[in-house]
Amino acid sequence: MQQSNLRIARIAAHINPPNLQMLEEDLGLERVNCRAKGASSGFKVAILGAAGGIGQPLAMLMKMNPLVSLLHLYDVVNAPGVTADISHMDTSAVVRGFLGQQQLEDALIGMDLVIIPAGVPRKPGMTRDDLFNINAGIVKTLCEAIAKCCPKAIVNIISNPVNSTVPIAAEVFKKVGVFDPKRVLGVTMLDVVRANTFVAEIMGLDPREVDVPVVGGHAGVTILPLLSQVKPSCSFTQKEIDYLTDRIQNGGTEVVEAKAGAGSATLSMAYAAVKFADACLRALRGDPAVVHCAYVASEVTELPFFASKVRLGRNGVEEIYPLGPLNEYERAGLEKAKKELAGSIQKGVSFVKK
Ligand SMILES: NC(=O)c1ccc[n+]([C@@H]2O[C@H](COP(=O)([O-])OP(=O)(O)OC[C@H]3O[C@@H](n4cnc5c(N)ncnc54)[C@H](O)[C@@H]3O)[C@@H](O)[C@H]2O)c1
Ligand SMILES: O=C(O)C[C@H](O)C(=O)O
Repeated sequence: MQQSNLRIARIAAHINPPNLQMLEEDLGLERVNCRAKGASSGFKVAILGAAGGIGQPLAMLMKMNPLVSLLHLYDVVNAPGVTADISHMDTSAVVRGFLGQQQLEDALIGMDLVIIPAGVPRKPGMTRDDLFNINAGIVKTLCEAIAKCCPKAIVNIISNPVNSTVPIAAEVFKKVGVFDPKRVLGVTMLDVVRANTFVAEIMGLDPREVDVPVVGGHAGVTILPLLSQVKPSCSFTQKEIDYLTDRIQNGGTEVVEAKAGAGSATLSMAYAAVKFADACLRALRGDPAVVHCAYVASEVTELPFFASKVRLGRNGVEEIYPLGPLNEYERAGLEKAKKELAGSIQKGVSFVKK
């Protein structure tokens, strides 16, 4: 095979597996074949929306994760370029790219974990709910394919509005009889990451040592930091509580405004998504005591979905922890959060049931 054809074949190989097989046949390379099968032990992870602002750094960080043996990068644009780029990193995960709806099912078959950052981000002046009209349909389509191709995969949903997209995913899975509430998780890790950072800043602590439970959901008042339960134990003035609560609830808007029309949080989100995905993979491996906040089907309140601390295990969410003792300020915050969340959940459910 001529050098230029070989180069083209290599690029094509990153786009879909049949071409990779052609490359193997043309070259007769055992080695290519081995890698293509994801020979190293580990988990198979797909990122849907992998060419986006979150998708690209997320893909890069997942390629660096030693628990990942096979990384599938799917998008409706630019997947081959991102895949070719990331595949040159000398880490063990094999990377394959998938472009467009016709390759979605190939991207999903056999996956252990599917991470979804597909969809449009906010611009200044918008709420996350303003994204519903576009992102609801995207998440629905992607989840229909997950239900068909890898119904046992753990699904991490990042696309906004998370308060509604998680109920959408659940309804899609219910419709075809494959809903497992343990396996569908809305990613609220960025709220926790922000809360840890902001608390550490004002208390003069190392953020890596701070743990703030953030419960409820992922939009405005539904983001409820439980500052009375911060570890290590901290005592805040009322002024500090007001400042921290407001900043944590509006952290996303802070970034949207600073980016001035160029999107929302991408780098801190990729960091948070990888922190959460890594926790899911460690739990799948059997590590004990993997506990994080996530927005899941829940009985912690009267609402069908709620974010709180959950213990992750081999099947996804193994245990959902109660909220613990709340002070009066937090109880008032909880009531506000529940009121808004109820509407967002209903909106998601109705979208699929209509
Ligand atoms: N959960 C959170 O904490 C959190 C944090 C930040 C952003 N977000 C949300 O994540 C989403 C993505 O943000 P971004 O900044 O990466 O946006 P982006 O526009 O940079 O990237 C989105 C990507 O999704 C792709 N896409 C669109 N339709 C698709 C489809 N049908 N299938 C597959 N891919 C598709 C686009 O081509 C694009 O590459 C937004 O909805 C945003 O609000 C959530
Ligand atoms: O704020 C946004 O729109 C994106 C994301 O939900 C965030 O919290 O940064």
